Amino acid sequence: MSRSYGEVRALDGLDLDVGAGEIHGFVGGNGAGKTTAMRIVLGVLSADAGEVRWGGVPITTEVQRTIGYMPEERGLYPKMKVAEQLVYLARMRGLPRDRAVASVGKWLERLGVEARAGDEVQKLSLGNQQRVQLAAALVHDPAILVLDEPFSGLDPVAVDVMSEVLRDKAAEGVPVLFSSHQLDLVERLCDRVAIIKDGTVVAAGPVDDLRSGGDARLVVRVDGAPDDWASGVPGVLHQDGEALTLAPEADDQEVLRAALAAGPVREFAWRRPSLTELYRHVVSVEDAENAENAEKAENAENAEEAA
Ligand SMILES: Nc1ncnc2c1ncn2[C@@H]1O[C@H](COP(=O)(O)OP(=O)(O)OP(=O)(O)O)[C@@H](O)[C@H]1O
Repeated sequence: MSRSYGEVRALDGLDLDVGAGEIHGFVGGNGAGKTTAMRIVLGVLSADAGEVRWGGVPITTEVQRTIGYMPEERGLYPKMKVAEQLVYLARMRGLPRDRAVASVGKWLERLGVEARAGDEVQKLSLGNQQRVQLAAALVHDPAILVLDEPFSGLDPVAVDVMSEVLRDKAAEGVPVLFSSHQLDLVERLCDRVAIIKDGTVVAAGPVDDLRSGGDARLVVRVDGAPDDWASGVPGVLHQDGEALTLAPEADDQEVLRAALAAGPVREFAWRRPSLTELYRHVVSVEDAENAENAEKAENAENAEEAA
């Protein structure tokens, strides 16, 4: 799908699939287009081109209204009491009063904020407000979850609670799409991830597949060896502390022999790049390609002018 705000092209042919029961991470720099894409899924913003499909057919407004959504700007009424507000939201999405009250009680307890049920939202800490915001996305038992940076500002315990809730919802078959800048968390939690840049997906797939597609590095820890012990070892292209980048044809056993000659080897292991390393790589390669294309275009223009 595509979407511009005036001159700004926020989404540029973005294509994304989230399967039933899948936790899908949505990753990209500030301004990459994540919130715009989520708002289009929700139906609060329209796309200039493209469409959102649910179960293979264009999504209806009725389905969009039932999506469990956690907006980035958060959307609770500060002066309304926590439980009252959640019951109100659940009823707006069609739950009868008794079921709404029971569901609100269940989620407040699960999210560890039941003691704040009678407090005004504005009196809660930001992290607790966020737990309530998640409860607001869940109280009506939605068939789809779309969460815009649900983990930002949460303490480690709240991160664990939130992660567990998302896993449970996915296990029930709910597709879960969430954006985050916490890539270690995305790596741990997600089945699949899409990295977007300038409104386009630049890498997507199961986290393990993406990681195994990146260049593996050899981690070698040698006690007491000089920092540059690996320089000059055949096949070693680059040394970054304990991490070595090897040429494809390099023999790692030769590296091991060189390491043993430098001192006692305490660790020797191949390591796949983390999602964070992969992200940096994907984004910087994109930048380099864009710069190269811009340079080519400028050279072509100059050549044309000179002719
Ligand atoms: N209402 C708006 N009016 C004009 N431009 C907008 C509007 N909303 C977003 N944009 C622009 O669209 C682009 C995508 O923004 P968006 O908020 O979707 O990014 P994001 O990936 O969610 O970023 P962040 O990680 O910072 O939340 C940016 O260039 C942004 O400045």
